[in-house]
Amino acid sequence: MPDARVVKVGSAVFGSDAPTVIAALPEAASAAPLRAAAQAARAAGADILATVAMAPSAAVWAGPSVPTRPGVPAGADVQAGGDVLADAGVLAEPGVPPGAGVPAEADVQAAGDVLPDAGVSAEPGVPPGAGVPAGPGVQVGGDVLPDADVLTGGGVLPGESVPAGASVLAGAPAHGATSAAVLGRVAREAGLPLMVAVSSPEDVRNALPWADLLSVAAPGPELVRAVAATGLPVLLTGKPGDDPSAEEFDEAVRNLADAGIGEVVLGLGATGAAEAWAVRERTGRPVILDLRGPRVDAGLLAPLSLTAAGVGADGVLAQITEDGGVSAADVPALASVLPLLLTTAGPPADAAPPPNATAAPAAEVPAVAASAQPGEVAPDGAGFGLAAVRSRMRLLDAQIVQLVAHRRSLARLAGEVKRRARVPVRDLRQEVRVLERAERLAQRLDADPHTVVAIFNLLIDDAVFVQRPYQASLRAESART
Ligand SMILES: C=C(O[C@@H]1C=C(C(=O)O)C=C[C@H]1O)C(=O)O
Repeated sequence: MPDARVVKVGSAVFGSDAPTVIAALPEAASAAPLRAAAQAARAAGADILATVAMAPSAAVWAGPSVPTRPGVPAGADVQAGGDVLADAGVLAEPGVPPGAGVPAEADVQAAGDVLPDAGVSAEPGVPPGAGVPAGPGVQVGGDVLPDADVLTGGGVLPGESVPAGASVLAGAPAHGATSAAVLGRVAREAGLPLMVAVSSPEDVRNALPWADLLSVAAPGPELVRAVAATGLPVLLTGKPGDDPSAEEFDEAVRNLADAGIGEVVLGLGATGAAEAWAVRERTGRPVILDLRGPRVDAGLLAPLSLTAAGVGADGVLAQITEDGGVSAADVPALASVLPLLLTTAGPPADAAPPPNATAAPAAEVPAVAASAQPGEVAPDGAGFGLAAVRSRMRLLDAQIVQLVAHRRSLARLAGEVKRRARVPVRDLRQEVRVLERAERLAQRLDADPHTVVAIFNLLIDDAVFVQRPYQASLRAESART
């Protein structure tokens, strides 16, 4: 039986050693900013792209044709809503077998929606290809868009200025399908799987050709059935601002399993971060921290994911800005989320070390190592041969590396906070405090103070190093003002 803790979506794996990073794309009026955001997310190491909602205000695709979700061979004859469609390259309904009967290269329409890879689409009832003459540019709600492949929204004027051979999606009924198609194409182009937020069976149908993962917030039975029929993995969250408890999540997971949805990842908001570990333990499912709301710099995705890992989560979902940079409008919201994560993840920088947190693992393992001689049998009967000692050291080394990575992520956040507060990165007095604290702790825990101070000097160098971009942008901003 597959391990329920591990959910694979494309090349992304929830519940593996590395936290999974989901970048929610912003709502955008055209494909260009979505593409920019997707590329920034990819460059920043995102594993999955996500939609915030199914219907951006308008969406235009002006790029090359990209395949829909793997599993449906492009060019196959497919059947949708009773009609058989040739060369559609997409399957509009789950489980519909390929058929025959529609001439190759026909323009196709399925169940009121439009298939994105079709040559030309039309509103329900309009014969394929009709009324869309050649010409430069298409008009959407007052804007003329040259070279558009796909467009949506009210106010589209079929028949006006549409280039020959362009794929045109028009009319309100196609809105959701178009959103999904544009987002899907952006995701395919970026080479990342796509998670689509769905809140109705119609959303599910629209998302299906493109989605690799569906996200649902406290779904009712009808939506659960529609989602189950897709066979896609699911990210389950509570309603916005209302995180379920570990028990409620457990019950919801069982309900989904009863409906046939086995691959489930759970999403907790930032305020529920402290519950991540409990939810994970209780349900046995991967948990991600869903920080949707404030739009963050794509560069914060990785540090946020490590911070999420620090509270026992398997990943993070954050919404990024259109250009991948920090959105000024979202700074207050971001500032309210980050401290929540930081306070949940560990003590504030200046707090006295908690009696157990840092001391426990460090104190425990040297005690074992000190009593271990090759071949010796420990009092509890466990053998402490060299291999066993090395195996424990290996675990400890992995923890140390994790902690080094975690400290680095916090340093990045410190850099971002300093940039906003317009204070310099380097704080020599704080560095002295950090070194003295480490030295005292080393003495108390019977570690070698010289070694510990040397390590901390390296850690501080690393923290200063990763804050360089923030220092640079602070300088650039100061120069501008
Ligand atoms: C992380 C910070 O930035 C720098 C790095 C420090 C560290 O690694 O402990 C301390 C002071 C700063 O020079 C900070 O200000 O806390």
